[in-house]
Amino acid sequence: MNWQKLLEIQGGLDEHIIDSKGLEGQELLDKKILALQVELGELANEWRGFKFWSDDQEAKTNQFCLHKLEWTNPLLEEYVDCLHFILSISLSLGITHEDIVVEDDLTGETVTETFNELFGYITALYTLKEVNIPASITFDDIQASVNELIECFVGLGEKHLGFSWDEVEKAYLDKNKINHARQENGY
Ligand SMILES: O=c1ccn([C@H]2C[C@H](O)[C@@H](COP(=O)(O)O)O2)c(=O)[nH]1
Repeated sequence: MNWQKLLEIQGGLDEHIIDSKGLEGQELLDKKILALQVELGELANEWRGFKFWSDDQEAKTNQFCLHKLEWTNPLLEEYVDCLHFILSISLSLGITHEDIVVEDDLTGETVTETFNELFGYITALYTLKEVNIPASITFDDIQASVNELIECFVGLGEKHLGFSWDEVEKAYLDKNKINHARQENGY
């Protein structure tokens, strides 16, 4: 996992978005945290395995996209959208590649449990950031919270959704290019 490369590439996209939308100096962290919650919900929706009321609980991993006229993997696409926001949030919090340590398996036993835990880790990070007495929060607390989120997220992808990290990085780079192009084309 090349966190240094991913953070650099993410930083380039974030700067491009800030430049093209004229957002210099604006506090965007709250919106990025909400965006991550939304993308995680979209990922769960493509996974479908929690829809006990439906006959279709198969993950959407192979769908013909009429817009792109090609076969796509909606599950992987949502996963790398989440990865974009995790990296972007990390950068906003001053996290560098040296702070990211993926060593523990923080995934739950089931996919449902793991999604619920991830929402919890995102909320924990938000709560930490919003704490009334900022002096009581250290960078170590933020670093630990980001690492828990990343460890659980990586485990979700590799252990529960069956992605190799190579395919995740490749899909991330593809989507990153699309995100740059969207800014050029007035998204
Ligand atoms: O500061 C930002 C804002 C957005 N995105 C990316 C993450 C997702 O890949 C994509 C979300 O686009 P929608 O398709 O949800 O609009 O934008 C970033 O990387 N950084």
